[in-house]
Amino acid sequence: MSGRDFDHEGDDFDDELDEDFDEDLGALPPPAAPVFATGEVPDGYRSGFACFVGRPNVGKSTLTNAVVGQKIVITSDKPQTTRTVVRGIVHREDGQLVLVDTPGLHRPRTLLGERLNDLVKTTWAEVDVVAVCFPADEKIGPGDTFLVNELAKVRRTTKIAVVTKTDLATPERIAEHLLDITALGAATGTEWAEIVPVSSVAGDQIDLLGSLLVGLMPEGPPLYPDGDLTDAPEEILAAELIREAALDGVRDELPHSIAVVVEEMGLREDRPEDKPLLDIHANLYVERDSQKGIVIGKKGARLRQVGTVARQQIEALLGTPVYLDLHVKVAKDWQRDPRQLRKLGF
Ligand SMILES: Nc1nc2c(ncn2[C@@H]2O[C@H](COP(=O)(O)OP(=O)(O)OP(=O)(O)O)[C@@H](O)[C@H]2O)c(=O)[nH]1
Repeated sequence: MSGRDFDHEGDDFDDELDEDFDEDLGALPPPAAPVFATGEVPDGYRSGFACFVGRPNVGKSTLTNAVVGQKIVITSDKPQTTRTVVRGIVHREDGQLVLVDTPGLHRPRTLLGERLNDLVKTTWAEVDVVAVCFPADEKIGPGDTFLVNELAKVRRTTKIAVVTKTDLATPERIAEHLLDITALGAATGTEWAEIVPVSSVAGDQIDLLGSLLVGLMPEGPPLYPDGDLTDAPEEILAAELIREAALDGVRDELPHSIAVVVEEMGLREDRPEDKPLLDIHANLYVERDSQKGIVIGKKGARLRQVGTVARQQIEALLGTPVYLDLHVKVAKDWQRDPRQLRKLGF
């Protein structure tokens, strides 16, 4: 099978994977060496961290991609798909903006849910700006109020409101939405430093948002070398792209049950320099045998499709031909088991 196969064996998740994953997902990365030598940083240069938050599906990942200008965070039309903190880095003449992508805050039902919420709050307290996204095609609801109330408790962080998906709403509706957001701010004791309407799909006001965010950062030298778009390890990016491909078109209850771990990734030896090949061995974990069948599909057709799509996406991102070896495994009830959560990177 060209570059992709699947496990027929139905082997359960076992104790093979004993290495500890980093549990401290909420911590921000240590600053890398500045790109400017001392004294060369332009006057007034600003740098810092921001994150987009909001209910599931409001367009946070798409907005991160748009502001960074390259696809680095997964997007999906299914809610609650963003799990890993992946950072996009915006380089501008006047400053550098590091975008931290967090999972959505939600009422926790499982241990995974609680961990995700803790991760979200840790991130809010550590960044310079939190940008709350409110999609223009939906009214403010209880979920928004819950989130903004929680955010209001994180006092020191600057808050801005972003109206997303303005291409889906009339100017009248957007105006009404802006008033509702102002009222929500007043009701929760939140002072919006800015309220910015944008459309990631139409590219409207994306540049303005980038420059407003940079303007809200503290003065300081760049935190990352010029040209870096993200500091997420390539393994995490590859795993996210595989997860995104696997989620495309599956039943609504599946998204919560899929995790992807890249076990091994490296350039194949003995290849001519002008014809590199990147080998990626990844496991896709589901919670039950029945889900395994769904992911694999009839005679493996669905998994092959997932492999093809994911491989093309990874090749586009990393610029290297990829051999993707993808296996599906069952990790029984992994969302409720602390040990398995750790193994899967949560
Ligand atoms: N029309 C339109 N659709 C958008 C825009 N931004 C995002 N979308 C769509 O909205 C859906 C959700 O976008 P995401 O970026 O995955 O949303 P998210 O908030 O990161 O979602 P979670 O990861 O579930 O929290 C996708 O189908 C996007 O294509 C926009 O500006 N206009």
